[in-house]
Amino acid sequence: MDLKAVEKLAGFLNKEILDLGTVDPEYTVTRATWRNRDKVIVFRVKGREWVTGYSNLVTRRHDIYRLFNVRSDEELYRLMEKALNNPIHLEKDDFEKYFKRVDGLLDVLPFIKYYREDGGYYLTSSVFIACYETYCNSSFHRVMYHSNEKATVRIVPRHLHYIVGRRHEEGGDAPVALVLGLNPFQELAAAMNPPLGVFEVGVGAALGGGSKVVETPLFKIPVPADSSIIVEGFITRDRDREGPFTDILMLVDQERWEPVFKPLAVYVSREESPVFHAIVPGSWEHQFLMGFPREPIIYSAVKRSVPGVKSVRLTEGGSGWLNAVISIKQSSPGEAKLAGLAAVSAHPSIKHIFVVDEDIDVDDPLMIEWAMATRMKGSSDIIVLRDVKGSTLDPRSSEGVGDKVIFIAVKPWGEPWDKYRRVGVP
Ligand SMILES: C/C(=C\C(=O)O)CCOP(=O)(O)O
Ligand SMILES: [Mn+2]
Repeated sequence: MDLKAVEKLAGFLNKEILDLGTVDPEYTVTRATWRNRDKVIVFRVKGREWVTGYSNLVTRRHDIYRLFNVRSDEELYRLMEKALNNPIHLEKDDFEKYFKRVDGLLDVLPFIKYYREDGGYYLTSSVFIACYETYCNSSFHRVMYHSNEKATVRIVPRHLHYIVGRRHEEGGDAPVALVLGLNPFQELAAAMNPPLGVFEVGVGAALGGGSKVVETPLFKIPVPADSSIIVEGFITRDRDREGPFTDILMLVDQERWEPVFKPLAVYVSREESPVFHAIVPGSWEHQFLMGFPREPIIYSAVKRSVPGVKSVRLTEGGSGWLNAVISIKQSSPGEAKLAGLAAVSAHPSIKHIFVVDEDIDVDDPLMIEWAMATRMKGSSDIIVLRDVKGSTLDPRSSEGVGDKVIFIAVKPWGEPWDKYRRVGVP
């Protein structure tokens, strides 16, 4: 993407742009982003002025509704489910037409130090595209700078982890393309985690993110043609320190021994002013980009067994990642528990699920608490699933294995509504 595209999107979302000018790579962007939720922040990092950074493009649910021109959750979830199930065929174009190689490797990239507790300088919107056998994958992975020729990558045990593992088992390093400056539709798709084999770039194209791709010169990896920066390189079998780093929970994610990324070549868009996305860890944008794409996946999983599902929220209180609220219109006994179990398998990182009736506003924490206060019976409505794979970020888990809890806060099946309906103010 380029600055003109960011300005156009900001205008479309009726957002003012706050230009910070040229800033130090430490903390300035973090402060400005947290202090200006409803302004799009743009800036250039001292010494990396050739590229413009931006943050706070999508910070509220209505920004997403506007981006997709929808008026309800159901409309949005159906649109995203349709894109997931019908990825668009990608059209290949000429790499040279869109990108040029530049001198230098990681030293030319805009690494930022977001928080004092972080172990180093990071790229937080880095999407890795990797291919294996007959399929390709696109997913977000943060990158910590070590030197011009070395970085470490946090690779949670999902699709890229699987592909890299196969390559390493075959005795080689894994060829990848690190991509920055994807458009918002391709970013959302890269966070959606469809079944392995479904190429997220095709989903992003179906969401409206454009179907034109170019193949990288060394590894022929398909990358969206409107990206800003591409780094071809290897995820090697070497490991080194990654972290500590502030995560989506606004906790310090522990230091780990993660794979080393070895860059080979950097290519930059021929657009006049390429941009990169500075996703400030823990910010609203981080929650929307990482958490929100899981909502339609939870919604369609619940809908398969509970036709009356109405809304799903990964709540801001759960940092958009660990806590889900699901509202349903019950049509048979036991559905609320089934909805909770369906959510567990749809979003494996989930920790707590609150199932409420369709009269409860999923965006009102007080109403959710009221439903728990008036419709739950602790001895039968709290289901604890012990020692299940969950989020590696959960401090109460051991490397992601922890407890999940389903809270059934619905009117008991068969009992009259009169007993549970909240009285309206006359
Ligand atoms: C490293 C991650 C997020 C962050 O840094 O905020 C992804 C964690 O994925 P889990 O499946 O929750 O372990
Ligand atoms: Mn995938």
